[in-house]
Amino acid sequence: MFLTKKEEQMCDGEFGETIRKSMDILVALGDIYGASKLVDITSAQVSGVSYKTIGQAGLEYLEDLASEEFEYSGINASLNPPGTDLDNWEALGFPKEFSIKQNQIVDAYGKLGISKTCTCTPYLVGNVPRFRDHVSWSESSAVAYVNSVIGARTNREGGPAALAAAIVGKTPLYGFHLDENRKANLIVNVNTELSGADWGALGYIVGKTVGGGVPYFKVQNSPNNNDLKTLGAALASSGSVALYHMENVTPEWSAAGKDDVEDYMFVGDKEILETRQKLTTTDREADLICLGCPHASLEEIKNVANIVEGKTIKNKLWICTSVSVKATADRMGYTKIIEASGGNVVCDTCMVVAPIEDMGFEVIGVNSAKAANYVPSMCGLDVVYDDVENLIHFE
Ligand SMILES: C[C@@](O)(CCOP(=O)(O)O)CC(=O)O
Ligand code: SF4
Repeated sequence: MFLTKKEEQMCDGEFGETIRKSMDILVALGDIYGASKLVDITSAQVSGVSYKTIGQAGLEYLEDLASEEFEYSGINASLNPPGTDLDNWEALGFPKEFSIKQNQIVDAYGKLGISKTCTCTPYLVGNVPRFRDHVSWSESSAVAYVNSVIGARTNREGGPAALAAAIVGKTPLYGFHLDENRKANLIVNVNTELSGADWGALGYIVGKTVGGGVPYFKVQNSPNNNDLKTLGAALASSGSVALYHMENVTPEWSAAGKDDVEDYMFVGDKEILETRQKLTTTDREADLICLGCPHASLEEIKNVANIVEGKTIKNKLWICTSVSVKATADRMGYTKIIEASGGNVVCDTCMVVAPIEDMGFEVIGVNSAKAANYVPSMCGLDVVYDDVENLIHFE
C-alpha cells in the first residue's frame, strides 16, 4: 500500500505510540485487503464498548492507549452502546460493579477523543456524514444505514480498526469505498405490502440468502427511515450485508447495475409470516419488552407514548435510545407518559449488550429481527418477536 512521507513517519512512531499503534492496524488491514492507499475520512463510529463484550482486557487496552500524549485527528467520531445506562444505571437496576467498569471504558474512549455519544443510530444525533463521504463505521446496523440510506462509504470495520481510523483520520481504500464494489448482486422482488416487524423479517430472510452480497429491493410500499434502519439491522445480522439498494428509495439505486444482476428471489406474505413465527422462541409472554434495536428515534418513542398513554403496562418496558433523543422525548412529555404507565426510556445501552441475563429476565419481547436473532445467542434468553402493539400487555 502506498504511504505518504508523513504516514511513514506516523508508522515509525514520530508522532507517538498511540498514532503508531493505530497506523499498524490500518496498514495491516490495507495490506490484507489489497488497498492502494489510505483515504481521509470525515466520520468514525466505534464499536466494542460494552464491558460484556470487551471485558477487563479491553478496558486495560483502552486505558493504556489513552495514557499517551497524541494529537487526535479531529474528525467526528462517536461510540456504540455500552452495557449500562451510564448516568441512570442505579435507578434502573443495572449491576453496580459492571456499571462502574463500563463508565471507565467510556471515559477512556473520551480521553482518546471519541465523543461519548453512545448509540448505534448516530445518524439521528449529529454524526451524519454526507453522500459519498469516506467514513469508518463498525456497528453493523449503522454500517448498513450509512452506506445504503445516506450513501457514504464504509466497510464493516471492527471496533479497533474504526478507533484507529478515528485517531489518525484515515482508512484503507478498498471494498465498499470503491464504486465497483457497490453494485447489486441479488434482486429481491417483494410482492406484498410490509409494515412494522415485517421489515425486519424481510431483512432476516434476505440476509440469510445474500450473505455478504449487495441486495437490490423492489418493494410495493415505500418504507420510512425507521423501517430502513430495522431492515438494515436485520440484513446485517442474519447475513453480513454492508450495503443494499432499494428502487426509488436509496440514493444509489440507479447506479446499482441491476440489469447485470443474474440472481433473483421473491418474498411474499408466506415467507414473511413464517419468519415472524420462526424468530419467536417461546410461547410464554415477555417479562421485559425491549424496543429500540437499533436505538429508537423520537417518532418511535412518540408512537409508544401514544400506545401506553393513560394505561398500566403488565410487563416491564424499556425503550433504548441515545441521551440526545431522550432529552427531546423528555421535553415533549413522552418520557413522562411512558414512565407513568410503568415503562422506561433507557439511555446508551440495549438488550443485547446489557447484562440482562443477570438481571432476572427470562423472556424478552422485541420488534427487531436483529434483537430476536441475537438475544438468544448473546444473552441466552427466549424472545417473542412481534409488532409493538402486540407485545405490550396492559393490566
Ligand atoms: C451486536 C452489536 O450491534 C452490538 C455489540 O457490539 P459491540 O459490543 O459494540 O462490539 C454489534 C454489531 O452488530 O455490529
Ligand atoms: S444490538 Fe441492536 S440496539 Fe444493540 S447496539 Fe446493536 S443495533 Fe443497537
